Amino acid sequence: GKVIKVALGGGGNLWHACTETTTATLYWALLYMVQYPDIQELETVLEPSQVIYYKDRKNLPYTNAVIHEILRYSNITAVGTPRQCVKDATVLGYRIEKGTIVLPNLHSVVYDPEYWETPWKFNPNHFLDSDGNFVNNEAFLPFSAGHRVCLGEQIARTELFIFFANLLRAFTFQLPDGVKKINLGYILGAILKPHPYRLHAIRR
Ligand code: HEM
Repeated sequence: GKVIKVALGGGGNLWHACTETTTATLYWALLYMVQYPDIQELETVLEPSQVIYYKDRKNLPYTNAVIHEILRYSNITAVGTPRQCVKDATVLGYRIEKGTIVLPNLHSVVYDPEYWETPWKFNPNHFLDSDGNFVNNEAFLPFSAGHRVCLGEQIARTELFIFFANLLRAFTFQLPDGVKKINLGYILGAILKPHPYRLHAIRR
């Protein structure tokens, strides 16, 4: 009985870690595309009829940069999984007693003005050099880092790229008639989600 209970408990968390995160990121993604319509005209390297695969990110540096910026700017995992300190420790001069609960503050990293040119602005250039090549940034840590880094990072990256690139290749997104304002505020939970919204998907 005990083993099954533990497995189910873990499964519930796993289900959330694996589905809610990617879904919320895609919700943010489409919302930003409506907010910044110019960005919707991504690259035109691929034929509209061509299906986009994960390997195509190499040929689509701008699209790849936009997805990275969506992950950074939406900050869905503002706070990582809590840790408990197993022994007395000193970190950067701060004393942390055994038993202390420590929360990784990922928010502080993805908006750190020392690492990002315009931390509070949606700006895909954060991930592009002057020639338009994709460049990573060491403060890009939405999946956290270290021993408990997101186990699904590769799946999440693959899913996000394939879904986002194929959606943008097939459709343009607009606010429904009569809707003028976009609510970019978040709903605070285990992750930061956008408020429910509607939009029009128009076939390209
Ligand atoms: C946009 C998508 C995602 C983001 C931003 C994200 C982010 C994170 C973060 C910040 C953590 C905590 C790491 C830490 O505290 O150091 C985490 C843990 C985890 N994530 Fe994700 N995640 C995403 C998608 C996924 C997916 C798709 C899966 C499953 C296929 C997944 C599975 C997990 C698991 C199992 C853990 C716990 C790892 C551990 O504690 O050892 N995640 N994720």
